Amino acid sequence: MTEKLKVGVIGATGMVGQRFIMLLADHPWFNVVAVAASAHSAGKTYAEAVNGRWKMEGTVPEKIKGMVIQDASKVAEISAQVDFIFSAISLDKAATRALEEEYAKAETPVVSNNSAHRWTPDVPMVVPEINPEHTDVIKYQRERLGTKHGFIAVKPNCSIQSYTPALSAWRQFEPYEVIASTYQAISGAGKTFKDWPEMVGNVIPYIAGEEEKSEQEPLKIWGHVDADKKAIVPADDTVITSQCIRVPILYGHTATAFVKFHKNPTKQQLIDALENYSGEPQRLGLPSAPKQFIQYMQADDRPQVAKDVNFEHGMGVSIGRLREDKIYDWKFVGLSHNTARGAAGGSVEFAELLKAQGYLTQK
Ligand SMILES: NC(=O)C1=CN([C@@H]2O[C@H](COP(=O)(O)OP(=O)(O)OC[C@H]3O[C@@H](n4cnc5c(N)ncnc54)[C@H](OP(=O)(O)O)[C@@H]3O)[C@@H](O)[C@H]2O)C=CC1
Ligand SMILES: N[C@@H](CC(=O)OP(=O)(O)O)C(=O)O
Repeated sequence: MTEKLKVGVIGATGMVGQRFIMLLADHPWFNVVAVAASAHSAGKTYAEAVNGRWKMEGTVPEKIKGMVIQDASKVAEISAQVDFIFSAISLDKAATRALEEEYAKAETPVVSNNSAHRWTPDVPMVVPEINPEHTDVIKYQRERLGTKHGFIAVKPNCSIQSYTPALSAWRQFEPYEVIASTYQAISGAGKTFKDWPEMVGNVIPYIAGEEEKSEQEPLKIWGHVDADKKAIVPADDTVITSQCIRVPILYGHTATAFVKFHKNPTKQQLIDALENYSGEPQRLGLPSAPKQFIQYMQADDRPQVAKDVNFEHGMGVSIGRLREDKIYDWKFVGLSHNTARGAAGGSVEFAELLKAQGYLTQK
């Protein structure tokens, strides 16, 4: 058996960082050898640093408890210990972009959960089932950064994962106009009900920056690598408008969507396209890949957050209530797990794809 890749998690103490720690505790390909956070946490053991703010079901994995948190800004020191890093830091965008680029330039590949580099044209933003070929752009990014191994790769925003997989399965029917409204869990803001009591019995009709991401990120995912521009060129054949709402749910982003198609699919064609949609992760048998990426639920009252959010360990997407609309062609409801598929789980599956494609190797 080949040796596991040595991985560091920066931002390891936050909500997404904790999810990384849980997902990587027994990972067959990756071994956590470094955990890092702000200077404030540096020097504490992981158990001390998350004491009183551990948000996962289950306890801190034994092998991580005693690891000493490092200062994420010590790029050379951390780079010397790892083959690549997962980034779950929460800094302002310019600082995040700079820090992630510093790691890449130190020849440490970065698989990031952060939005800072999503619109850097030569950074692939990937849902492994949908656009695995976008990693082709990494060669251009390495050229720009002057690196041999180092690069940055990102996963998209969590809320788009409740409707973008369905629209991707239906690209053959040429969707061109979409309304997508999202109903987003509080863990998306890194919170629980304990630290955000105002959300109990409440709905907040604003999530900063979210609507722009919901409307634009799917277009980059449906784009293509342009060899002349050395960049990913977003698709321009679909327009999406959205409203994003915070709702009193802990895990699970729901979306309602309305779609117009150039072609005229039947309901059965749409359902078949969802159920048969499968990609590179399934073909390659990646460890985190769901067997079934998208399930279609026939019952009128599904998908429900309480019953369906953990479909395929939170890596599958549930779609239901597909019906004809009198203004648009079709409408449906989608559900995905915002910290599994939508955050750390999506990043881990993407790293598995990058390893299978030969982009992540031992240093
Ligand atoms: N929560 C979610 O579902 C999703 C989150 N994201 C994104 O993932 C990232 C992390 O989110 P989340 O886990 O919720 O955030 P948290 O606020 O829970 O955690 C932030 C992490 O960043 C670290 N950090 C803060 N300041 C610095 C610094 N100056 N230098 C180094 N590390 C620092 C914190 O360390 P310390 O403990 O020392 O302060 C902590 O580990 C964000 O970019 C977020 O937008 C993306 C998709 C979904
Ligand atoms: N904004 C999302 C979570 C998030 O952090 O998204 P992004 O990865 O685009 O920063 C939410 O609050 O539910």
